[in-house]
Amino acid sequence: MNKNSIPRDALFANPLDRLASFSFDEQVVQVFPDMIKRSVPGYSQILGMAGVIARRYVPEAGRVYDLGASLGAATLSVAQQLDHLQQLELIAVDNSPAMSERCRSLLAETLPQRPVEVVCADIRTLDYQPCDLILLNFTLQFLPPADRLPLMQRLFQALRPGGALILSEKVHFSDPRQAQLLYELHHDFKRANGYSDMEISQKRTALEDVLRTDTAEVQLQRLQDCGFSFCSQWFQYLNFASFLAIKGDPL
Ligand SMILES: Nc1ncnc2c1ncn2[C@@H]1O[C@H](C[S@+](CC[C@H]([NH3+])C(=O)[O-])CC(=O)[O-])[C@@H](O)[C@H]1O
Ligand SMILES: O=C(O)C(=O)Cc1ccccc1
Repeated sequence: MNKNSIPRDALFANPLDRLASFSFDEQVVQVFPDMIKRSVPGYSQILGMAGVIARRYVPEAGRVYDLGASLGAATLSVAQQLDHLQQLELIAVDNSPAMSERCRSLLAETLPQRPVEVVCADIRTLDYQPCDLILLNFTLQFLPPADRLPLMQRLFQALRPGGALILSEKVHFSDPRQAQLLYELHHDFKRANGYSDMEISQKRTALEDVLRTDTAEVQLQRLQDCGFSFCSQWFQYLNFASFLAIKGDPL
C-alpha cells in the first residue's frame, strides 16, 4: 500500500476460529471506504445524488444531519453541492469512537473551509435541533427493529416544514424467489468485486444479528406512519434501495 491508496478489505479473508459479531471498530475503519464500495451496489451513485437532492431542499442557513456518518462520505457530497451556502450547518453523527475520530480528521483535511460538527453519539438519544435535511445512509438497518419507528418519529419532528429525509437501506423481498435471487445476485456482485466465497460467507455470519433488513414496503409504510406527506423510492440496485421523504410539498 502506498501513502495515498485506500487499504483493501481482507478482514474475512482467512478462516476465523471464533467469528465475532460485526462491529465498526478500528480494523473496519481502516478498510471502510474499500469495503463499502465493493459491498454495496450503487453506493457511489447514491452519495452523488444525495448532494444533488440537498440543493433542492436545503436553504441558506440550513441545517443538515448525517446520521451514522461513518467517514462522512454523504456529508462530503452535500458540502460539495452546497458550497455556495455561507451559513450552512453540517452535523455528522456516529456512535463508533474509531469511526467518528477518523471522520473528524478526514473532514477537517478534505473540507478545511467548511467546519463540520462531528459528534460521537447514539442517534437514538441525540437531542435534535430544527433541520432541513436528514441523511440516513445505510444506518437504520443496524438499529434493533423496535427502535426504528421511535427514531424516525423524532426525526420527523425535528425536520422543518419542507424538509427532506434520505433513507438508504439494504432490503429484502416478500416474494421468496425474488428474495433468493437478489440475495444471490448480491453475492455474485461481491464475488465480481474480488471477495472470495469464504469472505462472503464469514461476513454474512458476522452480520446476522447486527444488520436486519426490512422490505421496501415496510420502509415506505413507516415513513408514512411518521407523517411524511410524500415518500418515494428513488433508487434500487439489487437488494439496496434509497427513499426520499418530504415533510410537506415535494415540489
Ligand atoms: N445507534 C447508532 N448511532 C450512531 N451511529 C450508528 C448507530 N448504529 C450504527 N451506527 C453507525 O452507522 C454506520 C453504518 S455505515 C454508514 C455509511 C455512511 N452513512 C456512508 O454514507 O458512508 C453502513 C454500512 O457499513 O453498511 C456505522 O459507522 C455505525 O457505527
Ligand atoms: O457486505 C454486505 O454484505 C453488506 O450487506 C453491506 C455492508 C457494508 C459494509 C459494512 C457492513 C455491511
